[in-house]
Amino acid sequence: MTDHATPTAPSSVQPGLEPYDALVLVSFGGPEAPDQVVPFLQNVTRGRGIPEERLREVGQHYYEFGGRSPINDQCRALLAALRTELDTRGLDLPVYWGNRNWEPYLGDTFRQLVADGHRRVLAVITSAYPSYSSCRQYRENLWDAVDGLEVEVDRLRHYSPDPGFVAANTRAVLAAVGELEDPADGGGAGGPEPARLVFVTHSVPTAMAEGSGPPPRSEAGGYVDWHRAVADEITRRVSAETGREHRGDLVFCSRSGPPSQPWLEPDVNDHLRALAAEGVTRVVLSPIGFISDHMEVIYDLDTEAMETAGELGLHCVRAATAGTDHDFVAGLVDLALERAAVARDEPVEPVVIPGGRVGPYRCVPGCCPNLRDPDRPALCGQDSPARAGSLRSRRGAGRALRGRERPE
Ligand SMILES: CC1=C(CCC(=O)O)c2cc3nc(cc4[nH]c(cc5[nH]c(cc1n2)c(C)c5CCC(=O)O)c(CCC(=O)O)c4C)C(CCC(=O)O)=C3C
Ligand SMILES: [Fe+2]
Repeated sequence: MTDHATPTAPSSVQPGLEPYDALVLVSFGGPEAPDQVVPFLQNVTRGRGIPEERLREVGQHYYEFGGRSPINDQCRALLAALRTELDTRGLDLPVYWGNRNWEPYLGDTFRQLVADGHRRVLAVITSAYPSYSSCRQYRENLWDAVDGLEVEVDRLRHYSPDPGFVAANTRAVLAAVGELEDPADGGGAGGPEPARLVFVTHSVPTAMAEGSGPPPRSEAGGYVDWHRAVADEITRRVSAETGREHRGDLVFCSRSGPPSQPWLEPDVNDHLRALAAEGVTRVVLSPIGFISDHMEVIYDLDTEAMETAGELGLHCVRAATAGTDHDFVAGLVDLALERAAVARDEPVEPVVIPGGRVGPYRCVPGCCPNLRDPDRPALCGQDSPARAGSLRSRRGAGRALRGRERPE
Protein backbone atom coordinates (compact mmCIF):
# COMPACT_ATOMS: atom_id res chain seq x y z
CA MET A 1 0.00 0.00 0.00
CA THR A 2 1.84 3.08 -1.18
CA ASP A 3 -0.98 5.50 -1.93
CA HIS A 4 -0.42 7.38 1.32
CA ALA A 5 3.32 7.68 0.85
CA THR A 6 2.98 9.96 -2.17
CA PRO A 7 3.02 13.68 -1.36
CA THR A 8 -0.62 14.29 -2.21
CA ALA A 9 -1.79 14.79 1.38
CA PRO A 10 -2.92 18.23 2.60
CA SER A 11 0.04 20.47 3.40
CA SER A 12 -0.80 20.41 7.10
CA VAL A 13 0.17 16.73 7.24
CA GLN A 14 3.84 16.19 8.04
CA PRO A 15 5.44 13.14 6.43
CA GLY A 16 6.27 11.72 9.86
CA LEU A 17 2.70 10.94 10.83
CA GLU A 18 1.21 10.28 7.41
CA PRO A 19 -1.34 8.85 6.72
CA TYR A 20 -2.89 10.23 9.90
CA ASP A 21 -4.46 13.67 9.84
CA ALA A 22 -5.31 13.91 13.54
CA LEU A 23 -4.56 12.31 16.90
CA VAL A 24 -7.21 11.61 19.50
CA LEU A 25 -6.60 11.08 23.19
CA VAL A 26 -9.08 8.44 24.36
CA SER A 27 -9.75 8.29 28.07
CA PHE A 28 -12.09 7.05 30.77
CA GLY A 29 -13.68 10.34 31.83
CA GLY A 30 -14.73 11.48 35.28
CA PRO A 31 -17.16 13.87 36.99
CA GLU A 32 -16.16 17.50 37.53
CA ALA A 33 -18.90 18.56 39.97
CA PRO A 34 -20.90 16.80 42.70
CA ASP A 35 -24.11 16.62 40.63
CA GLN A 36 -22.21 14.69 37.96
CA VAL A 37 -21.06 11.88 40.27
CA VAL A 38 -24.18 9.70 40.13
CA PRO A 39 -24.76 10.03 36.35
CA PHE A 40 -21.07 9.26 35.79
CA LEU A 41 -21.24 6.14 37.94
CA GLN A 42 -24.38 5.09 36.08
CA ASN A 43 -22.51 5.43 32.79
CA VAL A 44 -19.60 3.35 34.06
CA THR A 45 -21.58 0.56 35.63
CA ARG A 46 -24.58 0.18 33.33
CA GLY A 47 -25.22 -3.55 33.01
CA ARG A 48 -22.08 -4.53 34.91
CA GLY A 49 -23.62 -5.97 38.08
CA ILE A 50 -21.78 -3.78 40.60
CA PRO A 51 -23.40 -4.02 44.07
CA GLU A 52 -25.31 -0.86 45.22
CA GLU A 53 -23.20 -0.76 48.35
CA ARG A 54 -19.97 -0.53 46.35
CA LEU A 55 -21.42 2.26 44.19
CA ARG A 56 -22.37 4.33 47.24
CA GLU A 57 -18.87 3.80 48.59
CA VAL A 58 -17.16 4.87 45.36
CA GLY A 59 -19.51 7.87 45.06
CA GLN A 60 -18.32 8.86 48.52
CA HIS A 61 -14.69 8.83 47.33
CA TYR A 62 -15.61 11.35 44.65
CA TYR A 63 -17.61 13.55 47.09
CA GLU A 64 -14.63 13.60 49.46
CA PHE A 65 -12.72 15.27 46.66
CA GLY A 66 -15.43 17.84 46.02
CA GLY A 67 -17.26 15.70 43.44
CA ARG A 68 -14.41 16.25 41.03
CA SER A 69 -12.31 13.48 39.53
CA PRO A 70 -8.70 14.44 38.84
CA ILE A 71 -8.66 12.52 35.57
CA ASN A 72 -9.95 15.22 33.20
CA ASP A 73 -7.40 17.80 34.30
CA GLN A 74 -4.74 15.13 33.85
CA CYS A 75 -5.95 14.55 30.31
CA ARG A 76 -5.78 18.31 29.67
CA ALA A 77 -2.21 18.33 30.97
CA LEU A 78 -1.27 15.35 28.79
CA LEU A 79 -2.87 17.03 25.76
CA ALA A 80 -0.75 20.12 26.40
CA ALA A 81 2.40 18.02 26.82
CA LEU A 82 1.69 16.09 23.61
CA ARG A 83 1.10 19.37 21.79
CA THR A 84 4.47 20.69 22.95
CA GLU A 85 6.28 17.49 21.99
CA LEU A 86 4.61 17.36 18.56
CA ASP A 87 5.42 21.02 17.93
CA THR A 88 9.04 20.45 18.91
CA ARG A 89 9.24 17.78 16.23
CA GLY A 90 7.44 19.87 13.62
CA LEU A 91 4.36 17.65 13.67
CA ASP A 92 1.44 20.05 13.42
CA LEU A 93 -1.59 17.79 13.19
CA PRO A 94 -4.36 18.51 15.73
CA VAL A 95 -4.93 16.48 18.90
CA TYR A 96 -8.55 15.83 19.93
CA TRP A 97 -9.84 14.35 23.19
CA GLY A 98 -12.80 12.10 23.95
CA ASN A 99 -13.90 9.91 26.89
CA ARG A 100 -15.81 6.67 27.29
CA ASN A 101 -17.85 7.71 30.33
CA TRP A 102 -18.05 11.50 30.55
CA GLU A 103 -17.82 14.72 28.57
CA PRO A 104 -16.25 15.25 26.16
CA TYR A 105 -17.82 12.00 24.94
CA LEU A 106 -16.02 10.05 22.22
CA GLY A 107 -19.03 10.21 19.89
CA ASP A 108 -19.13 14.02 20.04
CA THR A 109 -15.38 14.21 19.52
CA PHE A 110 -15.50 12.03 16.42
CA ARG A 111 -18.44 13.96 14.93
CA GLN A 112 -16.43 17.14 15.45
CA LEU A 113 -13.18 15.87 13.98
CA VAL A 114 -14.97 14.47 10.94
CA ALA A 115 -16.80 17.81 10.54
CA ASP A 116 -13.36 19.43 10.67
CA GLY A 117 -12.33 17.32 7.70
CA HIS A 118 -10.33 14.52 9.32
CA ARG A 119 -10.60 11.02 7.89
CA ARG A 120 -7.74 8.99 9.33
CA VAL A 121 -7.09 9.25 13.03
CA LEU A 122 -4.59 7.75 15.43
CA ALA A 123 -5.86 7.01 18.94
CA VAL A 124 -3.75 7.29 22.10
CA ILE A 125 -5.60 5.44 24.86
CA THR A 126 -4.80 6.47 28.44
CA SER A 127 -4.36 2.87 29.49
CA ALA A 128 -1.07 1.07 28.99
CA TYR A 129 -1.93 -2.63 29.34
CA PRO A 130 -4.04 -5.29 27.65
CA SER A 131 -7.27 -6.55 29.27
CA TYR A 132 -10.98 -6.22 28.47
CA SER A 133 -11.36 -3.17 30.73
CA SER A 134 -8.14 -1.50 29.63
CA CYS A 135 -8.22 -2.33 25.93
CA ARG A 136 -11.17 -3.99 24.20
CA GLN A 137 -13.76 -1.96 26.11
CA TYR A 138 -12.16 1.22 24.74
CA ARG A 139 -12.17 -0.35 21.26
CA GLU A 140 -15.88 -1.17 21.57
CA ASN A 141 -16.61 2.41 22.54
CA LEU A 142 -14.53 3.60 19.59
CA TRP A 143 -16.64 1.40 17.32
CA ASP A 144 -19.80 3.04 18.65
CA ALA A 145 -18.25 6.50 18.39
CA VAL A 146 -17.50 6.24 14.67
CA ASP A 147 -20.91 4.80 13.76
CA GLY A 148 -22.15 6.44 10.58
CA LEU A 149 -18.96 8.48 10.16
CA GLU A 150 -16.45 8.19 7.37
CA VAL A 151 -13.28 7.94 9.39
CA GLU A 152 -10.69 5.27 10.05
CA VAL A 153 -9.03 4.78 13.40
CA ASP A 154 -5.81 3.05 14.38
CA ARG A 155 -4.25 2.98 17.83
CA LEU A 156 -0.78 2.87 19.38
CA ARG A 157 0.39 -0.55 20.45
CA HIS A 158 0.24 -1.10 24.22
CA TYR A 159 2.88 1.14 25.67
CA SER A 160 3.57 -0.30 29.13
CA PRO A 161 6.86 -1.89 27.90
CA ASP A 162 7.93 1.35 26.26
CA PRO A 163 11.31 2.58 27.53
CA GLY A 164 9.83 6.06 28.08
CA PHE A 165 7.00 4.83 30.32
CA VAL A 166 9.39 2.64 32.30
CA ALA A 167 12.01 5.40 32.62
CA ALA A 168 9.38 7.77 34.05
CA ASN A 169 8.22 5.22 36.60
CA THR A 170 11.77 4.18 37.50
CA ARG A 171 12.71 7.80 38.19
CA ALA A 172 9.65 8.19 40.38
CA VAL A 173 10.43 5.03 42.37
CA LEU A 174 14.04 6.14 42.86
CA ALA A 175 12.82 9.49 44.18
CA ALA A 176 10.48 7.70 46.59
CA VAL A 177 13.25 5.36 47.73
CA GLY A 178 15.41 8.43 48.27
CA GLU A 179 12.76 9.93 50.54
CA LEU A 180 12.53 6.74 52.57
CA GLU A 181 16.26 6.36 52.86
CA ASP A 182 16.56 9.83 54.32
CA PRO A 183 18.42 9.18 57.61
CA ALA A 184 15.95 11.55 59.29
CA ASP A 185 13.33 8.87 58.61
CA GLY A 186 15.32 6.22 60.48
CA GLY A 187 16.58 4.64 57.24
CA GLY A 188 19.77 5.63 55.49
CA ALA A 189 22.04 3.63 53.22
CA GLY A 190 23.12 1.54 56.20
CA GLY A 191 19.50 1.00 57.26
CA PRO A 192 18.06 -2.38 58.10
CA GLU A 193 16.83 -3.42 54.65
CA PRO A 194 16.39 -1.98 51.20
CA ALA A 195 12.93 -0.46 50.76
CA ARG A 196 10.36 -2.96 49.49
CA LEU A 197 8.90 -1.95 46.14
CA VAL A 198 5.17 -2.58 45.90
CA PHE A 199 3.80 -2.13 42.39
CA VAL A 200 0.07 -1.51 42.25
CA THR A 201 -2.51 -1.84 39.53
CA HIS A 202 -6.28 -2.03 39.17
CA SER A 203 -7.67 -5.43 40.11
CA VAL A 204 -9.90 -7.15 37.56
CA PRO A 205 -11.88 -10.41 37.74
CA THR A 206 -9.51 -13.37 37.33
CA ALA A 207 -11.66 -14.61 34.43
CA MET A 208 -11.02 -11.29 32.67
CA ALA A 209 -7.32 -11.38 33.48
CA GLU A 210 -6.81 -14.90 32.12
CA GLY A 211 -8.00 -14.14 28.59
CA SER A 212 -6.19 -10.84 28.36
CA GLY A 213 -3.38 -9.94 25.99
CA PRO A 214 -1.97 -11.58 22.89
CA PRO A 215 -0.77 -15.19 23.21
CA PRO A 216 1.49 -16.67 24.37
CA ARG A 217 0.54 -15.81 27.93
CA SER A 218 0.91 -17.36 31.36
CA GLU A 219 -2.02 -18.95 33.18
CA ALA A 220 -2.53 -15.65 34.98
CA GLY A 221 -2.96 -13.97 31.60
CA GLY A 222 -1.39 -11.09 29.74
CA TYR A 223 -2.69 -8.36 32.06
CA VAL A 224 -0.59 -9.79 34.89
CA ASP A 225 2.34 -10.80 32.64
CA TRP A 226 2.71 -7.31 31.18
CA HIS A 227 2.58 -5.70 34.63
CA ARG A 228 5.20 -8.14 35.94
CA ALA A 229 7.51 -7.26 33.07
CA VAL A 230 7.32 -3.58 34.02
CA ALA A 231 7.61 -4.25 37.77
CA ASP A 232 10.63 -6.54 37.30
CA GLU A 233 12.45 -4.12 35.05
CA ILE A 234 11.90 -1.17 37.40
CA THR A 235 13.06 -3.32 40.33
CA ARG A 236 16.23 -4.26 38.41
CA ARG A 237 16.96 -0.67 37.46
CA VAL A 238 16.32 0.70 40.94
CA SER A 239 18.54 -1.99 42.50
CA ALA A 240 21.30 -1.21 40.00
CA GLU A 241 21.02 2.48 40.89
CA THR A 242 20.93 2.13 44.71
CA GLY A 243 23.38 -0.77 44.80
CA ARG A 244 20.95 -2.65 47.04
CA GLU A 245 18.88 -5.73 46.24
CA HIS A 246 15.29 -4.43 46.31
CA ARG A 247 12.41 -6.85 46.12
CA GLY A 248 9.39 -5.95 44.01
CA ASP A 249 5.84 -7.26 44.42
CA LEU A 250 2.79 -6.85 42.20
CA VAL A 251 -0.47 -6.16 44.07
CA PHE A 252 -3.93 -4.87 43.27
CA CYS A 253 -6.37 -2.15 44.28
CA SER A 254 -9.94 -1.00 43.64
CA ARG A 255 -11.66 -4.39 43.52
CA SER A 256 -15.37 -3.88 42.93
CA GLY A 257 -17.41 -6.97 41.96
CA PRO A 258 -19.41 -9.14 44.38
CA PRO A 259 -17.33 -11.05 46.97
CA SER A 260 -18.34 -14.35 45.32
CA GLN A 261 -16.44 -13.40 42.15
CA PRO A 262 -12.67 -13.97 42.24
CA TRP A 263 -10.58 -10.89 41.41
CA LEU A 264 -6.81 -10.53 41.21
CA GLU A 265 -5.12 -10.56 44.62
CA PRO A 266 -3.47 -9.66 46.91
CA ASP A 267 -5.17 -6.40 47.70
CA VAL A 268 -2.66 -3.67 48.50
CA ASN A 269 -3.93 -3.28 52.08
CA ASP A 270 -3.69 -7.01 52.81
CA HIS A 271 -0.23 -7.03 51.32
CA LEU A 272 0.93 -4.18 53.55
CA ARG A 273 -0.31 -6.18 56.55
CA ALA A 274 1.62 -9.24 55.36
CA LEU A 275 4.77 -7.18 54.87
CA ALA A 276 4.51 -5.63 58.34
CA ALA A 277 4.07 -9.13 59.79
CA GLU A 278 7.26 -10.17 57.95
CA GLY A 279 9.15 -7.33 59.61
CA VAL A 280 9.39 -5.04 56.59
CA THR A 281 9.51 -1.39 57.70
CA ARG A 282 9.90 0.66 54.52
CA VAL A 283 7.71 0.48 51.44
CA VAL A 284 7.39 2.34 48.17
CA LEU A 285 3.98 2.16 46.47
CA SER A 286 4.35 2.53 42.71
CA PRO A 287 1.04 2.71 40.80
CA ILE A 288 2.37 1.37 37.48
CA GLY A 289 -1.18 0.42 36.43
CA PHE A 290 -2.19 4.07 36.08
CA ILE A 291 -0.61 6.68 33.84
CA SER A 292 -1.67 9.56 36.09
CA ASP A 293 -3.07 10.19 39.58
CA HIS A 294 -6.59 8.88 39.00
CA MET A 295 -9.16 8.60 41.78
CA GLU A 296 -7.86 5.06 42.44
CA VAL A 297 -4.46 6.56 43.18
CA ILE A 298 -5.52 9.54 45.28
CA TYR A 299 -8.17 7.59 47.17
CA ASP A 300 -7.34 3.88 47.19
CA LEU A 301 -3.60 4.46 47.63
CA ASP A 302 -2.97 7.94 49.05
CA THR A 303 -5.94 7.82 51.40
CA GLU A 304 -6.78 4.20 52.19
CA ALA A 305 -3.50 2.31 51.76
CA MET A 306 -1.56 5.13 53.45
CA GLU A 307 -3.92 4.88 56.40
CA THR A 308 -3.29 1.13 56.55
CA ALA A 309 0.46 1.73 56.40
CA GLY A 310 0.15 4.30 59.20
CA GLU A 311 -1.73 1.87 61.44
CA LEU A 312 0.97 -0.74 60.81
CA GLY A 313 3.79 1.71 61.54
CA LEU A 314 5.22 1.25 58.04
CA HIS A 315 7.26 4.04 56.47
CA CYS A 316 5.52 4.29 53.14
CA VAL A 317 5.95 6.67 50.22
CA ARG A 318 3.82 6.68 47.09
CA ALA A 319 5.82 7.12 43.88
CA ALA A 320 4.56 9.51 41.21
CA THR A 321 2.73 8.25 38.12
CA ALA A 322 4.08 8.91 34.61
CA GLY A 323 1.78 11.94 34.19
CA THR A 324 3.44 14.36 31.80
CA ASP A 325 7.00 13.11 32.33
CA HIS A 326 8.97 14.06 29.24
CA ASP A 327 10.33 10.56 28.55
CA PHE A 328 6.80 9.19 28.74
CA VAL A 329 5.31 11.79 26.41
CA ALA A 330 8.22 11.55 23.97
CA GLY A 331 7.75 7.76 24.00
CA LEU A 332 4.10 8.17 23.02
CA VAL A 333 5.10 10.36 20.09
CA ASP A 334 7.76 7.81 19.06
CA LEU A 335 5.07 5.13 19.11
CA ALA A 336 2.79 7.33 17.01
CA LEU A 337 5.58 7.70 14.43
CA GLU A 338 6.13 3.93 14.52
CA ARG A 339 2.41 3.27 14.01
CA ALA A 340 2.34 5.70 11.09
CA ALA A 341 5.29 3.91 9.47
CA VAL A 342 3.44 0.59 9.86
CA ALA A 343 0.37 2.13 8.25
CA ARG A 344 2.60 3.18 5.33
CA ASP A 345 3.93 -0.40 5.10
CA GLU A 346 7.42 0.79 5.98
CA PRO A 347 9.77 -1.30 8.11
CA VAL A 348 9.92 -0.42 11.81
CA GLU A 349 12.25 -1.35 14.64
CA PRO A 350 10.08 -1.46 17.75
CA VAL A 351 11.88 -0.98 21.06
CA VAL A 352 10.71 -2.45 24.36
CA ILE A 353 12.27 -3.06 27.77
CA PRO A 354 14.01 -6.39 28.40
CA GLY A 355 11.28 -8.92 29.21
CA GLY A 356 8.68 -6.76 27.49
CA ARG A 357 6.79 -7.59 24.32
CA VAL A 358 5.92 -5.67 21.20
CA GLY A 359 2.13 -5.62 21.24
CA PRO A 360 0.07 -6.04 18.11
CA TYR A 361 -0.67 -2.96 16.00
CA ARG A 362 -4.18 -4.35 15.62
CA CYS A 363 -5.40 -6.52 18.46
CA VAL A 364 -5.33 -10.23 17.67
CA PRO A 365 -8.61 -12.10 17.21
CA GLY A 366 -10.27 -13.01 20.46
CA CYS A 367 -7.79 -11.33 22.79
CA CYS A 368 -9.16 -9.54 25.87
CA PRO A 369 -12.60 -11.05 25.15
CA ASN A 370 -15.85 -9.47 26.19
CA LEU A 371 -17.18 -12.30 28.36
CA ARG A 372 -20.71 -10.88 28.58
CA ASP A 373 -21.20 -10.03 24.92
CA PRO A 374 -18.54 -11.89 22.89
CA ASP A 375 -19.75 -10.65 19.51
CA ARG A 376 -19.84 -6.96 20.30
CA PRO A 377 -17.88 -5.22 17.54
CA ALA A 378 -14.71 -3.30 18.33
CA LEU A 379 -12.37 -1.15 16.25
CA CYS A 380 -8.61 -1.62 15.79
CA GLY A 381 -8.69 -5.41 15.81
CA GLN A 382 -7.62 -7.94 13.19
CA ASP A 383 -11.14 -9.32 13.62
CA SER A 384 -12.93 -5.98 13.47
CA PRO A 385 -15.93 -6.30 11.14
CA ALA A 386 -15.83 -4.24 7.96
CA ARG A 387 -17.71 -0.96 8.41
CA ALA A 388 -20.19 0.15 5.80
CA GLY A 389 -18.81 3.12 3.91
CA SER A 390 -15.45 3.15 5.69
CA LEU A 391 -12.30 3.77 3.69
CA ARG A 392 -10.91 0.45 4.84
CA SER A 393 -13.86 -1.62 3.66
CA ARG A 394 -13.42 -0.07 0.22
CA ARG A 395 -9.73 -0.83 0.17
CA GLY A 396 -10.32 -4.43 1.20
CA ALA A 397 -10.37 -6.15 4.54
CA GLY A 398 -7.30 -8.25 3.65
CA ARG A 399 -5.18 -5.35 4.79
CA ALA A 400 -5.85 -6.19 8.41
CA LEU A 401 -4.15 -9.57 7.99
CA ARG A 402 -0.87 -8.46 6.48
CA GLY A 403 2.18 -10.08 8.00
CA ARG A 404 3.70 -7.08 9.69
CA GLU A 405 0.49 -6.32 11.52
CA ARG A 406 0.55 -9.60 13.36
CA PRO A 407 1.86 -9.37 16.91
CA GLU A 408 5.63 -9.59 17.41
C1 LIG B 1 -8.36 -2.36 34.48
C2 LIG B 1 -9.09 -1.10 34.85
C3 LIG B 1 -8.62 0.19 34.74
C4 LIG B 1 -7.25 0.62 34.25
C5 LIG B 1 -7.28 0.88 32.79
C6 LIG B 1 -7.88 2.21 32.45
O1 LIG B 1 -7.36 3.26 32.87
O2 LIG B 1 -8.89 2.21 31.76
C7 LIG B 1 -9.66 1.06 35.19
C8 LIG B 1 -9.59 2.45 35.20
C9 LIG B 1 -10.50 3.34 35.75
N1 LIG B 1 -11.64 3.03 36.43
C10 LIG B 1 -12.24 4.20 36.83
C11 LIG B 1 -13.43 4.27 37.55
C12 LIG B 1 -14.26 3.19 37.82
N2 LIG B 1 -14.06 1.87 37.49
C13 LIG B 1 -15.11 1.09 37.95
C14 LIG B 1 -15.28 -0.28 37.80
C15 LIG B 1 -14.34 -1.18 37.23
N3 LIG B 1 -13.08 -0.87 36.76
C16 LIG B 1 -12.49 -2.02 36.26
C17 LIG B 1 -11.23 -2.12 35.69
C18 LIG B 1 -10.41 -1.02 35.40
N4 LIG B 1 -10.72 0.30 35.59
C19 LIG B 1 -13.44 -3.09 36.43
C20 LIG B 1 -13.19 -4.52 36.00
C21 LIG B 1 -14.57 -2.57 37.04
C22 LIG B 1 -15.84 -3.31 37.41
C23 LIG B 1 -16.93 -2.99 36.49
C24 LIG B 1 -16.69 -3.46 35.08
O3 LIG B 1 -16.63 -4.69 34.88
O4 LIG B 1 -16.53 -2.62 34.20
C25 LIG B 1 -16.05 1.97 38.57
C26 LIG B 1 -17.38 1.54 39.16
C27 LIG B 1 -17.34 1.60 40.64
C28 LIG B 1 -16.37 0.58 41.20
O5 LIG B 1 -16.80 -0.54 41.32
O6 LIG B 1 -15.22 0.93 41.46
C29 LIG B 1 -15.51 3.27 38.51
C30 LIG B 1 -16.10 4.54 39.07
C31 LIG B 1 -11.45 5.31 36.38
C32 LIG B 1 -11.75 6.80 36.62
C33 LIG B 1 -10.94 7.23 37.79
C34 LIG B 1 -11.03 8.69 38.10
O7 LIG B 1 -12.12 9.25 38.15
O8 LIG B 1 -9.95 9.30 38.32
C35 LIG B 1 -10.39 4.78 35.71
C36 LIG B 1 -9.26 5.52 35.03
FE1 LIG C 1 -12.24 1.06 36.78
